[in-house]
Amino acid sequence: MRIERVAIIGLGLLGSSIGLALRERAPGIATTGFDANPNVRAKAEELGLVGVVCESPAEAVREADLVVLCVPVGAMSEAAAAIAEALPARAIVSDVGSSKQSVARALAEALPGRCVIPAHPVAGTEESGPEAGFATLFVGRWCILTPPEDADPEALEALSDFWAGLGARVEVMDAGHHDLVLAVTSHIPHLIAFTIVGTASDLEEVTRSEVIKYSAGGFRDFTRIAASDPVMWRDVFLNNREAVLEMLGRFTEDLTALQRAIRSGDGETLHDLFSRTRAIRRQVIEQGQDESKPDFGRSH
Ligand SMILES: NC(=O)c1ccc[n+]([C@@H]2O[C@H](COP(=O)([O-])OP(=O)(O)OC[C@H]3O[C@@H](n4cnc5c(N)ncnc54)[C@H](O)[C@@H]3O)[C@@H](O)[C@H]2O)c1
Ligand SMILES: O=C(O)C(=O)C[C@]1(C(=O)O)C=C[C@@H](O)C=C1
Repeated sequence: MRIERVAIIGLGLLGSSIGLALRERAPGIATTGFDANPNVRAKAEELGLVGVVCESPAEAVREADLVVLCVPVGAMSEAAAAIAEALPARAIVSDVGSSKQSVARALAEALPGRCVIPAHPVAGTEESGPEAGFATLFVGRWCILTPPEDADPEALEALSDFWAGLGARVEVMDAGHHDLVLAVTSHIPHLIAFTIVGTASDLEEVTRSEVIKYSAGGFRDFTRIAASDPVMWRDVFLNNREAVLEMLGRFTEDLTALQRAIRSGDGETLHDLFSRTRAIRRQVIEQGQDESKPDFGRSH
């Protein structure tokens, strides 16, 4: 199965990055795109994010071999329903949503009997919109595919090759497992960043200008994450609710233990934990997991 025509629905950070990466790395693949926001469509046209910017989702997918839904996870169902009638019988439908179980359910429901293989490129930034995309976003990053048990092996291979062609390292995983892993490695870190930045800005004894002025080091990193798109993250937490609550329970217990250690002056507990976490950071660096984070991989 060869993928020669790709339709991208949603031309924000992820959709535009796929368009640009295809333009650069696979110029033989014809691309079409659609976004519900007319201003985004106009910008996509201006930036040449896809070969043809279409005026309807149906027009975009009519000849596609692969459709990639790049909309917030809460909009997947609506986006899938909007392509159902025009979708060619042979087409693979995939997505880039940050949570997978609820998206898999929504796509299967909106597109019964069609070839649906959900995916999640674990690559992004705190920015959003069509101007935020860049062609190297996926290089060296993982793309996790969560195919249903009865997925067509040829379609799975074609989708896997597609992501490898964009520079990603591809892994296949069960959707439920994906949601638990990403809850702890991505979703809760974002929740912590949203919380700490919110807490700091709500403090009565510290002025907002002081928070901004003295936001060095660690807090500054948190502000980057906390600047992420509100719609995207609202939808992630509403759609990965169970896994996030499960991991949040464990996190809260660990935080309480640390609180106790600080209160009782238990330096050993603090030192042990900080030593373990320092070792994990070293492993992350050794495995090259950090290289294409924004400060490294981006030209802007
Ligand atoms: N931003 C990240 O770091 C990141 C990383 C990996 C995956 N994701 C996932 O990728 C998806 C897109 O995120 P993004 O960062 O590109 O967001 P974005 O806000 O930059 O782009 C989303 C686009 O989808 C459009 N849209 C919304 N509903 C639509 C619909 N029904 N039909 C057509 N277009 C519609 C919006 O107008 C917007 O332009 C989300 O599901 C998100 O969870 C994001
Ligand atoms: O680097 C960032 O800014 C990101 O938040 C990217 C990040 C992540 O948590 O790593 C965010 C959400 C995704 O679904 C995938 C990647």
